[in-house]
Amino acid sequence: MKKTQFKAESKRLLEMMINSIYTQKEIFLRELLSNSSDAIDKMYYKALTDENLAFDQENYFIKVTADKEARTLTIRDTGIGMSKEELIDNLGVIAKSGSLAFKKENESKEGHDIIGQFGVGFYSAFMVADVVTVISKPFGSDEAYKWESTGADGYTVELAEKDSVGTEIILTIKPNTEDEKFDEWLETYRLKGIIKKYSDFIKYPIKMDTTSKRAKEDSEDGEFEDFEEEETVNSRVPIWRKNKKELTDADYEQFYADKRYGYDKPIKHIHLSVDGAVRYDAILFIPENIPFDFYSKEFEKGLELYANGVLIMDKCADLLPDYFSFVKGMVDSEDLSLNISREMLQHDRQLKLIAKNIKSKIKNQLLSLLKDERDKYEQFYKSFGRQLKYGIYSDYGTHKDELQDLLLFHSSKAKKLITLDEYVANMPEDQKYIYYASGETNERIDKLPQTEMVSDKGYEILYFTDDIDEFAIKMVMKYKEKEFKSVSSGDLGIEADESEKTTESEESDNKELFEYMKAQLTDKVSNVRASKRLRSHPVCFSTDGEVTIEMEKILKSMPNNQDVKADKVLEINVNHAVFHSLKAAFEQDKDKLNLYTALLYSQALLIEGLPLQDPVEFTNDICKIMV
Ligand SMILES: Nc1ncnc2c1ncn2[C@@H]1O[C@H](COP(=O)(O)OP(=O)(O)OP(=O)(O)O)[C@@H](O)[C@H]1O
Repeated sequence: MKKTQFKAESKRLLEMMINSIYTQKEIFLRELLSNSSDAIDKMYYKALTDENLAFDQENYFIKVTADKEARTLTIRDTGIGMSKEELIDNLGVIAKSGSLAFKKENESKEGHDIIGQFGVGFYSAFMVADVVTVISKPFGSDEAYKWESTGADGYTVELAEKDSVGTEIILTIKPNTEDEKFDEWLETYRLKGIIKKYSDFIKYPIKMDTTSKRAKEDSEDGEFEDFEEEETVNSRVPIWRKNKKELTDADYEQFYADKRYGYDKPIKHIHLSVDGAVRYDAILFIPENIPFDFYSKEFEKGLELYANGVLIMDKCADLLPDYFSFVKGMVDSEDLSLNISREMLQHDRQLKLIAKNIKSKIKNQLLSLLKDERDKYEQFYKSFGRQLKYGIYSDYGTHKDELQDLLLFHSSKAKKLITLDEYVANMPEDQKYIYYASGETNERIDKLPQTEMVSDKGYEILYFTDDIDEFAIKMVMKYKEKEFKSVSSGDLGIEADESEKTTESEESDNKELFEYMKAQLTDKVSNVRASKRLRSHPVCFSTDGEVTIEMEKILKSMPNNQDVKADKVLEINVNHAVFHSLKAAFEQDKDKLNLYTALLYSQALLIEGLPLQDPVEFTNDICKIMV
């Protein structure tokens, strides 16, 4: 059966291209400059096979000129140029890329990768221009041609005058409208900004005439005059393509500042040049300080993404996991599958590979910082430790193996931050669990009665002072086969010694007393029992079940909290004088026992930093025992 070819309504297609592909108008300049760079690269390739042609860098450049009066913006290059046929073929056929064809015909040479591939970038000029005029003289010809178009209406081609080989693209900028000021595309500072942003690392000089002020010669009263100067706007050689050995810390810091990644000084940089399944260069920074908007909704994580030195995305979020969202920097790769507007990537294998690779590099860098430069790591941890803990907590603990060795907690024995590995290495043989205590500050935890027994045993306690700590550790569950245990948990998992055996017998002997007290505190505690953990304090809370008191506090403070409660147990120190008073009151004076029970309950609340249900009643109760 005869196949019929699809036809395209080229006028409509062009309109769609111009108005729907790009979200930002400013990229038109990036597209035209990339075309010019490709055209010069083609000369470079030509010179490789043409003995009579020497590729002298000096002769190759791109010049951008804005003429406010004429309302034109001109991009001129000294590249390979286009013949009449090429003008018709490349600019008259949508989605025809001469550059892609060239790339296929020529073996790629390192550092001279052709950028164009879709055959659409040129038309982005119509986003800002009414008329686009192209005057081009191809290499090896004496004739120049002019191609001109007002967009959807088609184009004309005619013979033209041009001295040198290359192409000149003249955009007649649209007049301002009520909604939009097109004047900005004629402002030198704006154009320079766009060049710096997207095309800073085009390897050929992008020149512009800029006006500066200078002191007038022969002027006696310090007068100034304007003068025009030709300036190369782009940096050309990206730092990531330079030899690492020749770069100093100061060079990286300068790059960090130039790129405005942050106003601080980075703690560490990672410079990668990877040549494996996917090729890429990257420079990553671990900042020193938390960016002011880090914990706000406005904060966007991500790395700058370049394809062949041309900026594609300001913040490519897919390159960083959330728990490393503090990392700043850039990635440049030739192997990316770009979408037609170059504003997005096809979510492809290459990007995933790069992201995976970057993730492990960051982790390794942090581990070596922890090992070799502890002070710096602690400084980093102060700023971003929370982020790592959130990383462990999120996604149901999926990333715990990746992150647990990066954690630090203050410890009761070392009195400084230690890792889980250091904790386990220092555990006495008979210790079964990794103990932790939660509280607002280290000082408060130091004084918690619940820590007494664990400390007496000579066991170290990790101090959890961040909201997220306990939640994150619940996800870790075990570290090197050792489970975590809160010093407030009902069962501390410590073998009973002699004093505990007396505690147990006191508990059974005084069953009725504890039952009576429990009845007094219905709805407030789930049990009252003799404490095995207290040494000098008379009373404290412990908890049965998974939810601790600190967790209850945090959950309560959250919006739409679900009123999750810790299963509180009031523990009484049976070796404390107060216990004898309780026993006596139980025998002789129930009112007194009620008063003591209420007071001990309030004391336990205060120790935990929990609010008293009725502070006035509490002070009244104290007065009662004073008089
Ligand atoms: N300044 C120039 N000098 C020489 N040839 C050019 C120039 N600008 C454009 N061309 C030719 O016109 C073709 C079409 O350009 P266009 O920008 O539309 O697409 P592209 O650069 O090939 O691909 P992409 O859409 O990916 O940028 C190019 O492939 C190239 O052959």
